[in-house]
Amino acid sequence: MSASTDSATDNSRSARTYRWECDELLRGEASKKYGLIIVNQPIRRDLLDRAWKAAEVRLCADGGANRLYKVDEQQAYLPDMIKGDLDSIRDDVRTHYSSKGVPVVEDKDEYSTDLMKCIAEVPQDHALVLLGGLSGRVDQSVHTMAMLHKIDREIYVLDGESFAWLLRPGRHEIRIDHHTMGQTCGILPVGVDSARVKTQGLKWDTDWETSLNGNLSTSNHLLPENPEVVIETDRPILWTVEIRPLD
Ligand SMILES: Nc1ncnc2c1ncn2[C@@H]1O[C@H](COP(=O)(O)OP(=O)(O)OP(=O)(O)O)[C@@H](O)[C@H]1O
Ligand SMILES: Cc1ncc(C[n+]2csc(CCO)c2C)c(N)n1
Repeated sequence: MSASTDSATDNSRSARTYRWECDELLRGEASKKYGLIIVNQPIRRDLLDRAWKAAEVRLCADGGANRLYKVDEQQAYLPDMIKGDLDSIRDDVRTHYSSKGVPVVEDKDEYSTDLMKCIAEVPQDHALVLLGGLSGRVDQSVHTMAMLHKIDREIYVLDGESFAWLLRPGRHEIRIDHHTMGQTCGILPVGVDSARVKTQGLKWDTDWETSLNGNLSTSNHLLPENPEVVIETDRPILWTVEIRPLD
């Protein structure tokens, strides 16, 4: 993502313009530094491979190490660190990674999650990529959503069939890669009462106030001829786009 203040759009609705080129993650490419955090959720092998390749720093949040160990049968991938309260990592997994020199860092703080403990380890100049975190346990999923709001960093979530990130107030120009992104997408006012949202480039473009008890754009579609979607919003919203099977 790159951000600029555009005087032409410098009004109360959209003071900043953001350009999102994070579709590169789905191709395993990186034009900037990414820090990958693998959480304790089922891992899609194709997504792991792409995200691992794009990332410069890779961590496992506690039981996330069990997931990596299981999916990486050749044991080709060594994370830079495993961190958490360590109540979920299996003994054999801990022994394996320790023997390969991976630091396994115990932090027993009961007021921060394993995800927070890992985020703190990723250098500030790295964008964050979470593998998992928005599905599974509802409390954990809402906690991940809270991290997107509270942490003033780029955070991308790859979870199952969804690629999701927060769009803060402003104008967002989102590059679309139709080879890796499926057609379905959503604009979700999660964590805000409502948001005024205008879109360009979707099958069902909106110019409305969206809220969970009012207008909501789920199961919207990208259009194959459009290489970009533009979204203007006055409040933070979750943008989510489907991920195709990646080969
Ligand atoms: N069921 C789940 N759904 C979504 N995210 C999960 C789930 N389980 C774990 N996570 C994510 O993986 C991280 C590591 O989880 P792990 O299971 O190892 O520990 P935990 O004790 O469940 O989590 P924590 O200690 O952070 O509360 C969590 O901090 C969370 O971000
Ligand atoms: C109000 C409140 N609710 C839950 C917890 C528990 N908790 C939150 S994060 C965490 C660490 C998990 O590894 C634990 C145990 C708390 N401390 N305060």
